Amino acid sequence: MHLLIPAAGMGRRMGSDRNKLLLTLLGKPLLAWTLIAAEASPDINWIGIICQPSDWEDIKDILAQVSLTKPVELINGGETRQESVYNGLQALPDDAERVLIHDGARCLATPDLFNRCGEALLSCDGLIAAISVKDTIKVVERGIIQSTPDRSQLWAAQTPQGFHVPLLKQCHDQGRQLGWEVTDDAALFEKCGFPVRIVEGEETNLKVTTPVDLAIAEFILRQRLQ
Ligand SMILES: Nc1ccn([C@@H]2O[C@H](COP(=O)(O)OP(=O)(O)OP(=O)(O)O)[C@@H](O)[C@H]2O)c(=O)n1
Ligand SMILES: C[C@](O)(CO)[C@H](O)COP(=O)(O)O
Repeated sequence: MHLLIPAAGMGRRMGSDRNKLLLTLLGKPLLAWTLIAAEASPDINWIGIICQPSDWEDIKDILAQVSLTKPVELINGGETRQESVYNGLQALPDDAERVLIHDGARCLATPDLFNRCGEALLSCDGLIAAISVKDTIKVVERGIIQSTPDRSQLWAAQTPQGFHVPLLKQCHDQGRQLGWEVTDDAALFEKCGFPVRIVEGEETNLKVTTPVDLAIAEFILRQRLQ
């Protein structure tokens, strides 16, 4: 299974002056933890890291630290996550039939989650890891609640997300032509009318987005490593 890791963001919500994936979490850069989990998943046999050329040197240092046994390619990132994944898809080897896409910022995903997604992708064309939401969610307009959706139908999207490569390429092409702007790949698949299966995600598979997330991630990792 091929794995693409979008890692070309800026981390604006982190308030950092550099890509948040280069920040240290328990002695290793965030991206290193993501790569260690991918390395430990036997289902993954090729890794594409989508990153900005300005981060290449740092990322090569990380690769030297984690010494992966799997082939790795660095791919130029785009201005948005959507554009970065588009670039990643173009850079996949010709024999890539199915691909998992996993945000570098979700550095606590376990090898088991990668395996479960890889396994499920053998029998469907689109899937995402997701967890059912714990909160009561309100739809709000101009500060006033419009509705309270039935929580049993609400799921929080995570990555890995996995797809049949030709279909996902087709969805990205259509999205570019029609100017769709989405925050994940499943949304493109959905908009094109293709089914996307849910694979049970992990509550600890948070996306490190703000400084509080970094503190929570550190707590989870410490517990895990004890
Ligand atoms: N142009 C971009 C933007 C984001 N990403 C990646 O997509 C994932 C999810 O994005 P997010 O958490 O929003 O990361 P940032 O864009 O870095 O954060 P922010 O939105 O706060 O700037 C991250 O692994 C990030 O590196 C990417 O590959 N290319
Ligand atoms: C793909 C994603 O991680 C799913 O939760 C997410 O959508 C990435 O973008 P966001 O804008 O930070 O939500």
